[in-house]
Amino acid sequence: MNQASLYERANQVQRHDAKIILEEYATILQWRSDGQDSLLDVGSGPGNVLMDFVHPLLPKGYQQLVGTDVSNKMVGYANKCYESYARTQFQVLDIGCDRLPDHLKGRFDHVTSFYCLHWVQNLRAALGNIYSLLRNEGGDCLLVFLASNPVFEVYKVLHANKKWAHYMQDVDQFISPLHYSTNPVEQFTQLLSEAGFIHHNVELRSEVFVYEGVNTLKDNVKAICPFLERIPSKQHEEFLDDFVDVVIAMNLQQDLVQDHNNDRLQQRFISPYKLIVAYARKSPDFLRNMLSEMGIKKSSKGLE
Ligand SMILES: C[S@@+](CC[C@H](N)C(=O)[O-])C[C@H]1O[C@@H](n2cnc3c(N)ncnc32)[C@H](O)[C@@H]1O
Ligand SMILES: CC(C)=CCC/C(C)=C/CC/C(C)=C/C(=O)O
Repeated sequence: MNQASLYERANQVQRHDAKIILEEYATILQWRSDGQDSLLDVGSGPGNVLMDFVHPLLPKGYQQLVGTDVSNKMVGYANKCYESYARTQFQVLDIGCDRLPDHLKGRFDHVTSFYCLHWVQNLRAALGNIYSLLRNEGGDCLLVFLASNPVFEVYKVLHANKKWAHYMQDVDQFISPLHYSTNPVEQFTQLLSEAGFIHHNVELRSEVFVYEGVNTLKDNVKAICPFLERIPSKQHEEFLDDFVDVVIAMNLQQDLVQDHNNDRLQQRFISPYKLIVAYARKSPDFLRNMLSEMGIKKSSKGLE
């Protein structure tokens, strides 16, 4: 997904979830007593979730806010939109990379990420990198991403259709690594522990979003579907129609409802999905060494 402005216009679900979760976690995040926090966001896309919901939580004198994304286009767009913000910038970063750039290592008090990690197949590498981004004196992270979503099943069905198979050969790269997990909480908790996090709390939230009208659904698909940019544009509408047919075949269409804007009947689509909401803290080096020498896993504030 590269089309920043398209995504920015069709990310109601992502914005809704980030807003609610940040309201809950605003006081759990461990803000510095000197108000000089540094925060890095992973997979910021066009930057509006970061700037609308995370930026207002930072203390006025924050040290730096870094939005990152694997997409050059997203980073360019976000830098243009938010160039007037002091101590704020967007950079290209692949969170699943083998070698984290040295200038980012150990520099941040907080790492946040919304709706990105389901795009990253190598969660082990991503969590190792998130751990390394945090300061050695300690820091915390709030990671929100899709464990499962019907969109991934729709991709599988379209991939089996020979009309689209050619464009979707790598379909598995775009399915959340936890989509088929029998216990996503346990699996992600294990990955956090392996990355070095001692205190963590992982929740699986079951949510439902209702798309009012076929155009709303199609706009949301256009904003995130990685296959469309490979398909000739004259076939986009056909692909989207096939997408909607699969959704209907999966019984995700609700009864027709009255559209108050034009008095016509319109379709409604329901999307039941599961979100991982994970909060984890990196302990200061001295404490971690002490605890590991003692073979102790410490509990604090209800965290594991
Ligand atoms: C659905 S958007 C989320 C954007 C924003 N965080 C939000 O909540 O609206 C996912 C973003 O993750 C980015 N992304 C995908 N894989 C990534 C990776 N390996 N490293 C960093 N960003 C990645 C995509 O380019 C995209 O901009
Ligand atoms: C009813 C149905 C299948 C809806 C799917 C809607 C949709 C476009 C979900 C996208 C999920 C996703 C991968 C979001 C993202 O990364 O931002």
